[in-house]
Amino acid sequence: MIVGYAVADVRAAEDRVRADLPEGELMQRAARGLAEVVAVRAEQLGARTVVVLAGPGDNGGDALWAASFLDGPDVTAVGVAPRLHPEGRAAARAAGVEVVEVEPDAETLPGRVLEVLAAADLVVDGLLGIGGRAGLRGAMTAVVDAVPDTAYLLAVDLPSGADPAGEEPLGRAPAVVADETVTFGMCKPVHLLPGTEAAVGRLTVVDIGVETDVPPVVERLEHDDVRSLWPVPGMGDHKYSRGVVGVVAGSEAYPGAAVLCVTSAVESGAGMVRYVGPGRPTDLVLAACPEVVPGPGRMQAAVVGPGVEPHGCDHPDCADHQADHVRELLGGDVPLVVDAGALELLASWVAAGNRRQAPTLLTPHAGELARLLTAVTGEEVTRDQVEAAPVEHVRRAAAVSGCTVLLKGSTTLVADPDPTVPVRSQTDAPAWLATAGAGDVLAGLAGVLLAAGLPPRDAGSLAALVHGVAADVANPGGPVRALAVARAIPVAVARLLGR
Ligand SMILES: NC(=O)C1=CN([C@@H]2O[C@H](COP(=O)(O)OP(=O)(O)OC[C@H]3O[C@@H](n4cnc5c(N)ncnc54)[C@H](O)[C@@H]3O)[C@@H](O)[C@H]2O)[C@@H](O)CC1
Repeated sequence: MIVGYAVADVRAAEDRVRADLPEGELMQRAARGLAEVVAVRAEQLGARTVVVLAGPGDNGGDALWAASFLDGPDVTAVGVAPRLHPEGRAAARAAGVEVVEVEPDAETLPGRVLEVLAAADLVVDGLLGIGGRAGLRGAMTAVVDAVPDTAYLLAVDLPSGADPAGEEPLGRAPAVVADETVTFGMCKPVHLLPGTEAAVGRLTVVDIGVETDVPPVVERLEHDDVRSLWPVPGMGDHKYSRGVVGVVAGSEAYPGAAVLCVTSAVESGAGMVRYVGPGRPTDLVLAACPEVVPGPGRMQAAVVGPGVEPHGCDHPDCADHQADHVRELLGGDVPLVVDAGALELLASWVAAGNRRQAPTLLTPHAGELARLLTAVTGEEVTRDQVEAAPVEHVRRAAAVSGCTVLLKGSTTLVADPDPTVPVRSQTDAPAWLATAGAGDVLAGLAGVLLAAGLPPRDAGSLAALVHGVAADVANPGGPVRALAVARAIPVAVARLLGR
């Protein structure tokens, strides 16, 4: 698991360690670790010229000290600050590194700066670190703009101009987009949250002996975590002990959602899948998955909502009561995955003052999350607002609904109603997975994990990881349809379990 700590907690942890170390030792550790990574990359890339960009704070100090440790490539430093880190600058100069200084509000860059940047094979961005506000200004922007596209851009601690807290999304103001980021001791939210992580590139963590016992604010499951979380059956297990999943999905108008959700649940290894729905989807479900038992019965968890029309199906042949089945389950004590059409039913139910006591995972996309928040709080929330601040909104939805909320997107976020519990942020899916029906498959997968007894936060984040890997297994590097993702789940799980 990768974890990210709040910037204030990182600073407190660094301060505690620094107090017991000789002056400057912690920065030396960071700079030596940074210089080692730069040297390895320079060698791998055949980079002969390295330019180090240094800003006014300790991030610039790290970069200047690292410049002093580099031997091999031809190194130049460009400082953009009223005053550079004094010891760092002195060390770089003493090591023979040319340090060119630029006034932060200079309107044009000195010719020498343009010249060295134009020739750079590798650029180390030490303009701003965790003390930086989002967005580059003045000469910093000009310097970053002058970095050639061909240069490998390696950021120190975080890409300059990105919000260290990961809240302010990229794109509103200039920021470095790095090929790689070398961070120290602990990851920060900027490295893991959807607003900023696109600028981080490859993430390398250098150990500088800083640790903390405070809980992180963000977590990310890695492939290695699957072995400890996935419900692998034992010799004594039978279909009921493994978990029975009910699926209330599909309608006469949208039967395909039922097929996708049920196929996913069957492929994910449910002990048994019960399907509840009207005639046509039932026939299609049974034709696709003869393992399915039609009709209601005892279940350890249920998936409700894919292809369900919250106000009833207006298809002429429809005599289904899917919305009534959903309402009944909302009021009961079976753990639920609430998706698609059932989200609207849940929102009205919550707005009427009800709260679920059993584990519940809501799986909206940004538009559904906006409608859920609007319905539950009475304040208009738009899809654009959710997309601009996804962490804030997913947390709010969890708080007001009392349910765990999984916000679907290129980064999947999973928030617990308790605000002290770290948000999970998963980026396992190829962009090809943005296709109709993928959400139905995710819901089926999460339902199986909930039925096996996983808490909703684990069920949601593990389902997101496996869903992404299954898409890749189905067709590495190319287009993928939702049904192929569902069918690839068994192989994806086996690979992740290392079997
Ligand atoms: N705290 C520690 O013990 C350690 C810190 N380290 C490094 O120190 C960094 C943090 O250092 P600082 O706290 O000095 O912070 P920064 O190096 O991020 O710089 C903060 C300075 O930049 C200015 N600034 C902020 N936003 C700006 C913007 N958008 N445009 C222009 N100027 C801006 C501020 O006025 C301030 O002077 C870390 O990211 C890391 O690289 C490492 O040396 C490891 C140890």
